[in-house]
Amino acid sequence: MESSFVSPQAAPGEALGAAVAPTVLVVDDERNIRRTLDLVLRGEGYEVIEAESGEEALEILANGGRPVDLAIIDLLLPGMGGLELLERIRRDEAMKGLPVVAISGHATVHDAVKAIKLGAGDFFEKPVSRERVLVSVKNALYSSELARKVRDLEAELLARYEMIGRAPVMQKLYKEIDRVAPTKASVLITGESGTGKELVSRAIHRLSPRIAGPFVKVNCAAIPRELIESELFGHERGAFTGAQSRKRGFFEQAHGGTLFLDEIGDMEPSAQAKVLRALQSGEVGRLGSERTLQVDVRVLAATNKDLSREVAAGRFREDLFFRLAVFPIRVPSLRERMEDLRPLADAFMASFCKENGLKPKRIDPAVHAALERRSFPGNVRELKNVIERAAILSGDTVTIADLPEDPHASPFDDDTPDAPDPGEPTRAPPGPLPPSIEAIPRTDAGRRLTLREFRDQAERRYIIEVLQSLEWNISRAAIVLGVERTNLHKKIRAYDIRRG
Ligand SMILES: Nc1ncnc2c1ncn2[C@@H]1O[C@H](COP(=O)(O)OP(=O)(O)OP(=O)(O)O)[C@@H](O)[C@H]1O
Repeated sequence: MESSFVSPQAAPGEALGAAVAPTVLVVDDERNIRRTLDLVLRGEGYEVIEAESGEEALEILANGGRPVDLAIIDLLLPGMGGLELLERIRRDEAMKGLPVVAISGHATVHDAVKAIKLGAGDFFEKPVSRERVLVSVKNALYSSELARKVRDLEAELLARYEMIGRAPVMQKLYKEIDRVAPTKASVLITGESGTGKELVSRAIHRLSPRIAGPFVKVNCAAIPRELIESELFGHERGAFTGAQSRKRGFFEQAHGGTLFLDEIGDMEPSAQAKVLRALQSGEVGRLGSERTLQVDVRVLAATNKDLSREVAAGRFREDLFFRLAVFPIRVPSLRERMEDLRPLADAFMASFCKENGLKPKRIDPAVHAALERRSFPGNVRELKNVIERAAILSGDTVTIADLPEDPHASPFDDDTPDAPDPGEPTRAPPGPLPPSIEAIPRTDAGRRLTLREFRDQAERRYIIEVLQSLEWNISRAAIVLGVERTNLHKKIRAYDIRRG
């Protein structure tokens, strides 16, 4: 694998912008080879450390007296073999990023492939050629430096936005966040479910002058319609049946900070009117009180609905829409930034293992590739769930077997058409409909149910059953049903399910 992206004429460290000459650890039991490599590398300005065995190499690397920038490892070493040494290096948190070049006199193709799979940047056979060694070492150092830069950049983005992703659509998103955060403008954050809209709202708050103030999140879809106004604006004691004490509303709680209205597209029209008034006047009044309170609140709103369509359909107030959408931000779906899938998956795996006291697990590249073929309608949240499940099921390495089946794969994905079996005579279509057609369920109007209607009815019945058996504990029911709580609330409303 001879790549020419770094000129072998470049001085050591030149491609890296490094001030100090890189140090190469040469691990070979043959003295002659060590000498040759030492001469070639020193002649080009590298520092060289020699080790006769894998054990000695590990000692040098573990002691870290002199930091090593790259190791050249002979695969056929007495005692601990070169492949084992490579494996030990990759398993060790402190050494695993070390670039390695493998060499051998008599290694099999299988060994060479294994070395590359274990992350050796290159493999070549003895006797070693000067040019080959130099190009290989420079390329390996350059790739590892690039990988380090990418990691640094990712860490920088993560520290600033607490979001993972470097795709161009994410860069555009970060720019928009940077622009709008310092202002007091309302922001309407749109995007499919699970894309990170809440993370965007938190980043805007964190990067705004209101950082020391509160960040109050309201899930408009989860609050029962009869409570939304008292939740938003508060109430006085006795304002309505059940109002046993005075309560500050979310607007008041967010004074001096940011109010994040999540799922704004699900807000009731009467609450919409009151929110608009509060935004226009900067005043709120508790239910049951004549008094109004001045509040200094910056409003961010999010929805996965197409709000302009909701406006056109008369379900969302146009004036509120314009008030909220002073600065619209669209969060891209995962499908638009598949290049971010691997770093996202790796980060979710690392943080899940850490949080749960598990040993760090590696994701097999075949798993990354399989995930990249999926469509992820549930976006980053869905990916996170898949990874966390795999983290629980897998051994040290996550393999394809640890992935759940793709619930969104079409049964028609297999593009081999069902060819008729030539050996079998063509069958006549099935006979007349069975007499039990009358048993097929009908609507109240007597019409037979469409598939959609049937599905909705079955879904409604099942939700009621689960809710009843869990004594209406929504969180637990959501887990059993495998949906988000918000989504379950929406369905309860859409199906008009009430606790009987
Ligand atoms: N860019 C990202 N980097 C890291 N984690 C992310 C990213 N985007 C989303 N997530 C994670 O995915 C999950 C869903 O994100 P979030 O709740 O912000 O999405 P949302 O768009 O607000 O979803 P919904 O529309 O369902 O409310 C969270 O666990 C979040 O931490």
